[in-house]
Amino acid sequence: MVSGGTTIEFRGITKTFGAVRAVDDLTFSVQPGQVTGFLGPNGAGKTTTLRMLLGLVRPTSGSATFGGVAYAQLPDPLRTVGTALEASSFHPGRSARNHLRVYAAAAGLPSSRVEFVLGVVGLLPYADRRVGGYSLGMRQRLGLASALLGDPAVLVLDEPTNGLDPEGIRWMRGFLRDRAAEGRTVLVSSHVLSEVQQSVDRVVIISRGRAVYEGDLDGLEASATVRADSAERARLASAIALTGAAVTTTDAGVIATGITTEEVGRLALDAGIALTLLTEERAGLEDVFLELVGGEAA
Ligand SMILES: Nc1ncnc2c1ncn2[C@@H]1O[C@H](COP(=O)(O)OP(=O)(O)OP(=O)(O)O)[C@@H](O)[C@H]1O
Repeated sequence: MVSGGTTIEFRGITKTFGAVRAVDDLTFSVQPGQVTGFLGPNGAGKTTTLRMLLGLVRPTSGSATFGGVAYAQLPDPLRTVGTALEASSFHPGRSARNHLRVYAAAAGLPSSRVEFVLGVVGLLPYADRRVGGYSLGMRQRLGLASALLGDPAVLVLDEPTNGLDPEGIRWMRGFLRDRAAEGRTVLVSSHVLSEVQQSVDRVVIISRGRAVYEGDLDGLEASATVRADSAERARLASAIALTGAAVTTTDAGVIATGITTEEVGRLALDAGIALTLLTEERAGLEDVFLELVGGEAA
């Protein structure tokens, strides 16, 4: 169990590259003991945000901190934050064990940590093979092993499920959940909601550098569409609109978002409107996600 726990805070963080606002005034926090998904289509600004968090890119304005401390000011960064930003940057001619021993020695960590993290990611049987012969999934695991070397309270992983097969994604799900259960703060980016949806407790969704949703996946599903109809269609539409839900009136009835079927049923009852139709259009989570990011995802 990780003691204490460290919260990541982004406050108004912004990055412009010339005329491009890659990251635009993002404010959110990432809590210990949970897996937080950081989602958005390619080019939305995820990598730039994570690079600012890790002190690799200087923000134009705003801040990103670990327990209130910027990465560059952390007294012992490797023991605070484990990162896996790139899976392919390992020397193909060296083994996993050899890589990890070099990192451990450089960080002043005992070689027993190497054996421990190899075990955590399931690479012990392959630890002496050349990384050049590893599958993508094995290289991802090696990246995770190196992130865990310093036993950090925080893990920041950029697209860890990218390119993995279903078995690899399933393994990653268990890995992320286990690290959160140990009390770690786990922030994981992805451009594919379905690859992380069973791993995450919360999501922050960005599009064109701006946050478009922050919360749990149930809340995301609540933004699915309700279709309802009545002989008094116009009155039904205004009653729904009064709740603040978005309403469109069509020939086939009233379509509303931001409201549940239960709520529509109750308000119709309260207003004495007899419904002839009440149904939820079960847009999949991925559809809601695509709608939020403006259909930009691959
Ligand atoms: N060094 C840079 N110079 C100029 N523009 C940049 C630079 N880095 C990123 N950008 C631009 O900023 C925007 C956000 O890019 P970023 O890589 O952060 O997105 P992303 O969500 O991580 O996408 P991907 O998943 O493709 O990496 C893009 O429009 C990108 O072209």
